[in-house]
Amino acid sequence: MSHPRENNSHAQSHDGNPHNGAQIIPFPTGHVPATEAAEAFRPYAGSHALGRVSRVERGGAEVLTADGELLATYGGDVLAAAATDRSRFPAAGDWAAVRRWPDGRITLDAVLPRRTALVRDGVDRTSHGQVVAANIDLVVIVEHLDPEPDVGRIERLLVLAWGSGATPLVVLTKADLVPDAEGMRAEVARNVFGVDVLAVSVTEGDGMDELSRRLTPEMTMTLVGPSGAGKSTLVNTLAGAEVMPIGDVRERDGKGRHTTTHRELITLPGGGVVIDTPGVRAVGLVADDEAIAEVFQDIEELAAECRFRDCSHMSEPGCAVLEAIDDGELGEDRLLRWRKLGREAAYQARRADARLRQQERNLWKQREKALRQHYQHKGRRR
Ligand SMILES: Nc1nc2c(ncn2[C@@H]2O[C@H](COP(=O)(O)OP(=O)(O)OP(=O)(O)O)[C@@H](O)[C@H]2O)c(=O)[nH]1
Ligand SMILES: [Zn+2]
Repeated sequence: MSHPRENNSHAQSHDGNPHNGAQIIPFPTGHVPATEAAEAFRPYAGSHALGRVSRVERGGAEVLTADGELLATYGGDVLAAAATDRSRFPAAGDWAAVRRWPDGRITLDAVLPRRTALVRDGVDRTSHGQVVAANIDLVVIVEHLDPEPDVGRIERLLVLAWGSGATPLVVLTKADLVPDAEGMRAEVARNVFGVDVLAVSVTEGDGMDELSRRLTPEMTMTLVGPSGAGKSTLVNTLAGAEVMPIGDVRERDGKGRHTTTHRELITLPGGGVVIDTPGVRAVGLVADDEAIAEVFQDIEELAAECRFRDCSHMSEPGCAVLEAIDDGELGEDRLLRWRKLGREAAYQARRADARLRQQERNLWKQREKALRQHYQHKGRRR
């Protein structure tokens, strides 16, 4: 394959090639590549189309382009990069360079730089997490008010969201099922810093305007939260159509009503894009110290006041965290949840480290073996 850089010149971008730089603008509303991705695409502009990955499969991906949706297989460079680093594998929401070959084949040859990435928990042999959604601006954390919201779960999803680089928003659903939705919202908001918390009822429409106001036409969002929280219901309401099968209905799948695979990249009528994939739904926590600090700002601030810099906030004298608990300023349960997340982060980091070291050892063994074979071979020749 000729390298895209070779057949790209300024002269060529005016020769009527359908995929030249000027043609990348008329893209479905809501899909806007970040400057960095647009820049990175430039060398490919003469030979490739700019596209956005709408669904990934084992051997290829569906890619939304200005010419419609294309089914592309992965090019050699993409496969090679993914073999050593799973995070380089295309994900829903990725911007990519796709090429249509004269024989009709379509290849996805480059994943363009990501602005944000939602990473699935658990590291693989290459010690990299799997990206389940890319280039998202907003992570909507969906939690129900009935049954009672689980603050610990919201905190975990906040860590996940901050870790992705996107902005989180907490949406508490089923406000119509509880007597004091506002009181419950305020209680949740007390544990959430720097993030808006909304209470909505999708069935009654309460709070939906407030939610809509926070969504802009350029925004790509994704929804995370427990099963039954109302994620599909929210997406359908925002889309103004049943693009996602809803709880009860889905159970009738056997009858063939909703068996067809749903869309994973949904363009909202007013602009804006929702990414909703099985991968996102299954996403677990990737504990990340920085993201944890973001979510537990109250504890971080107190910890800065402790007498000892390396205070573990367990029993040390002059511990501002323990003092705040005694004063009733900080809930003990919140401190316990913070500790647990910190332990998970440390565990994940150690595990990733161990994998990395093993990988290095294997590499050295391979090199030594190759070297030995080389000299044995030379010895025989002499
Ligand atoms: N009363 C009430 N019911 C709601 C509301 N939002 C969703 N529901 C109901 O809650 C149930 C679950 O909603 P879904 O949208 O399927 O939940 P989900 O989060 O997509 O669930 P999974 O697909 O399992 O992850 C459905 O029966 C909805 O009709 C709401 O605001 N009020
Ligand atoms: Zn302390």
